[in-house]
Amino acid sequence: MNEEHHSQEVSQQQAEDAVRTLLRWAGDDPTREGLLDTPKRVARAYRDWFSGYESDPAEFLRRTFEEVAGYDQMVVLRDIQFESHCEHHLAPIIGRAHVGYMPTNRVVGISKLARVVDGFARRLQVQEKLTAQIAHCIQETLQPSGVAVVIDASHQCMTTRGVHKRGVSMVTSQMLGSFRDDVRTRNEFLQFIGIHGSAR
Ligand SMILES: Nc1nc2c(ncn2[C@@H]2O[C@H](COP(=O)(O)OP(=O)(O)OP(=O)(O)O)[C@@H](O)[C@H]2O)c(=O)[nH]1
Ligand SMILES: [Zn+2]
Repeated sequence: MNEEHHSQEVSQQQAEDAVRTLLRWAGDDPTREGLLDTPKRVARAYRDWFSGYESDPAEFLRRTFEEVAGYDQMVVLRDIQFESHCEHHLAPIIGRAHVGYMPTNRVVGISKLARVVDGFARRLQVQEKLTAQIAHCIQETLQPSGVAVVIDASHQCMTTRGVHKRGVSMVTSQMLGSFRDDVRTRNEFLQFIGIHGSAR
């Protein structure tokens, strides 16, 4: 559990009461039969959606493989589907992350990159912060010569409300080390994930 975790200060009863308040605010009656168990379900759903507060994503990267320690070429995991929630509206952010790194001597099990994505996605987020957090976590823990993270996601706060623009997706990237400094490395990564890089 990390310092961002505050839920121990809120009881289950208080959380459920808050949901009942919002149901009344929305114009419904929380005492009608169909809504009786809703506060409990919502509290459980929050535990799932925001389970990232219970995890320290760096821990997923602690176990590295010696057998492949000599491998120093790019490793890319692309199309990592994730669900997150925007910190402005609590609306879902649904998208895909592409993560690459250039190992020096620490190589991790490939599923761990997806666990890192989920560890940060299952919190209240803005996409830029999510992108940066994933990249910096991998950089600091594995100390590779570079890390690249590209996220392509749709924000339900702008598809289902507000400006109501469906089909819009937001693309963010965080390039560190060799992916930032070396255009060939960056382009190779972008090619792997199906985005064409530039000549400069
Ligand atoms: N940069 C960035 N903006 C986001 C993200 N998620 C939501 N937003 C935006 O955050 C902004 C919040 O703007 P506000 O004007 O405070 O909120 P609002 O009145 O609900 O804005 P509208 O969505 O335009 O109705 C909106 O423009 C959202 O589209 C994100 O991950 N990154
Ligand atoms: Zn939003």
